[in-house]
Amino acid sequence: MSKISKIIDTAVKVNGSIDKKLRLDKTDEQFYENHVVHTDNDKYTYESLTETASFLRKQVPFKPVIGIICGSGMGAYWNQGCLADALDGKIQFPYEVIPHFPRSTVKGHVGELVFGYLTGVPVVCMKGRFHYYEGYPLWKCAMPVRVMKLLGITHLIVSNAAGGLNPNFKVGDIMLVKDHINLMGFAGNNPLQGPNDDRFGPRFPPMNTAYSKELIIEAKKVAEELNMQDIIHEGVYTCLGGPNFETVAELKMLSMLGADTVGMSTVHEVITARHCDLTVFAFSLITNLCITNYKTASNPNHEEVIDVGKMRESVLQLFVQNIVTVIAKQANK
Ligand SMILES: O=P(O)(O)O[C@H]1O[C@H](CO)[C@@H](O)[C@H]1O
Ligand SMILES: Nc1nc2[nH]cnc2c(=O)[nH]1
Repeated sequence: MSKISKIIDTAVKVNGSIDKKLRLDKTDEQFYENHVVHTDNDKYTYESLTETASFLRKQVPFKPVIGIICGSGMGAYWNQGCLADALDGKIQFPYEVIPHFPRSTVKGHVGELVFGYLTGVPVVCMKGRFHYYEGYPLWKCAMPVRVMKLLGITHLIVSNAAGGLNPNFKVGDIMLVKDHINLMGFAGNNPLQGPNDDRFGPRFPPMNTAYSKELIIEAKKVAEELNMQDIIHEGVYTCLGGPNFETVAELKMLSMLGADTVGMSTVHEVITARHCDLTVFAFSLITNLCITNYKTASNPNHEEVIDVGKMRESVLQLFVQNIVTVIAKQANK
């Protein structure tokens, strides 16, 4: 693993609260090696992830209770305007300064772990995530979930940008994920593959209750309060490896299988989260409609995914903020 030679710690005063950003003073020469080598021997041990968590804990004076993964539809690509930017008393760790952390390789992807307070609740946000199509195995894509668990979170909020397969969905709508289809798992690829460490969770974790029913009910209430009820749906997400978008025949098949949205993330994060007993809430922002006929000539593209995310920026922030408040209230009962 790479050595962190010197970390620069910049403190900036924003709106009366101190924001800290940590960065390396030089390029990490082992970046490429760290990104490319993925043998089974490289798999994270409980001990190595504990090292990562201790590094972060030493520099963050509070314990986050909720982890939030900000995907492509929630500002992972923006320097400003992501939910993570709105935290109070932020402490930001670019992924490259965190021991054992993978690097974001998607062009324009920010790649930061941001600690701070959201409506007074201590949280940790991933600004950008790791995808299988970047060349990372699923266990590596999902490793931050275990780090956040070791840091003390009890709940995980996962957002993703996804294609809408359900014909009732429109671009800009939000689907609360009630279940997923682990297609990559059907092909024998799973983030929990390999020796199981019982300190994280059981060898054979159940997945029939992966998404908290209670939080879905609460999220619907939040949506009504925010007058968002017309754009909220509930449904099934499925993840493909990417990076290409799907063919018409593939989308027809996925629709028959019962998928309502299609993306390239989330499932392996949720499996890892449930394995270590985190309560999970997830939603898809519908950034494009899946094309299930041969007459449509337009193509899905990543730019429209980002544009729709920007369009929904403020409403999604409010939505997540209110859900965080609900979770914190439940925890304090
Ligand atoms: O799932 P997130 O990271 O939100 O992003 C989705 O959007 C990207 C494709 O435009 C892919 O990364 C896909 O997974
Ligand atoms: N696989 C997949 N991922 C997406 N992310 C955003 N839109 C899409 C899509 O249509 N398909």
